[in-house]
Amino acid sequence: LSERFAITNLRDFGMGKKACEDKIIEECEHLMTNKIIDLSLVAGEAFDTTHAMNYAVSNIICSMVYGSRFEYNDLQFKSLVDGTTRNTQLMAVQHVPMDLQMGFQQKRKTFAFNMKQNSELFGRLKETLNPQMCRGFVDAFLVRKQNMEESGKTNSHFHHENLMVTVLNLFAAGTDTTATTLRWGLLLMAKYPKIQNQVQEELSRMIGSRQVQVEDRKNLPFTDAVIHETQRLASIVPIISHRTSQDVTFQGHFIKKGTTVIPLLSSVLHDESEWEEPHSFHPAHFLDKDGKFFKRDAFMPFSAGRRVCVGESLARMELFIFFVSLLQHFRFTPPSGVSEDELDLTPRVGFTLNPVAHALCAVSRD
Ligand code: HEM
Repeated sequence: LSERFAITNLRDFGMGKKACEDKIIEECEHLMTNKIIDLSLVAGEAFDTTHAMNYAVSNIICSMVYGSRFEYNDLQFKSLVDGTTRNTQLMAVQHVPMDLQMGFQQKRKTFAFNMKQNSELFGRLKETLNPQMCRGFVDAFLVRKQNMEESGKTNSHFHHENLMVTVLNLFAAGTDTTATTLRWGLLLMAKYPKIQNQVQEELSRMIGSRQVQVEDRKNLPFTDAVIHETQRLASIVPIISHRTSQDVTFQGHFIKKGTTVIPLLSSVLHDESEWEEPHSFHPAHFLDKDGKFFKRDAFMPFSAGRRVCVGESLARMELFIFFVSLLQHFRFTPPSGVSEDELDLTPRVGFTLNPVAHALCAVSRD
């Protein structure tokens, strides 16, 4: 129930809608003047793209969940975001027995810390709650909870633990995924400067230096193809886990109700019978002979069917606006002394597939 509540309410708070686009655009302005990127511009120093991307993307979830964004130097915000990222990384540690104990301990610690921070934030929102004007998802949940209590309904799903779990899940599902995809995008641009040239040529020709909007996507087929190809090649959520809700026979195999099934999304995204260049970065996968964008059935980084990612339209909007804005204003290059060939595309194993630690330079185009 609370998941259905989360989905309908996030839609009400702008998921996939204009209000959300405005939030992403507002966040872009903050990102463009971010100190981390500034440093690269002033001193020509390379920077790790993790913080800039995580903070910007996480703020979109904050706007929807709490109703407001945070400054990038806000300590509470930084620890919330860094804790969530750390936990996603630690999920992979569980597969290595020696690290198991340490991984669990650290995970428990960061979880407890994140829960405490969230409890404080919920408390502050509760004090200033106005049922006529919900600022975000937490407000909507608290109002619903109050209404249930007032009408004497028992056995309700609207209790503190459920709010906590839903909010933590939204952060976990909505931050690392989008931020990691953006980091792959920038890394691929630095590695393949000719493709970056083509993106920037298209952006200069079609939108110049004005703020990009989702509306512009249809006029930017090459850029759109680059974003899709980034998602395909990076395949950041390689496996998912489902359980059959009834007995099924699939391709001649009988699968009993209640069986855990682990579909490999990466086997589809890198399928040699579906893609012309399955293991290379090849934006032409998504372009027809006239250079028009076309979608491919085997493109399913968000999964498919009834359990498809609920954040898909939000994520697609974020990827497009953040990526285009960054490429409009900056050129991404390897650090000085590092060649494009040396930029490593081997993924680091985790719950999501991240690029290995790396730094890039951002050179202003303005
Ligand atoms: C590039 C970004 C993203 C990718 C690649 C991605 C991918 C996925 C995938 C593969 C699943 C599993 C679907 C399945 O079980 O079949 C999923 C589930 C989910 N995603 Fe995303 N996601 C992204 C961004 C987001 C964002 C921004 C949100 C924010 C609200 C979000 C919220 C969720 C939730 C709540 C679920 C669980 C749905 C369920 O279990 O029914 N995701 N996502």
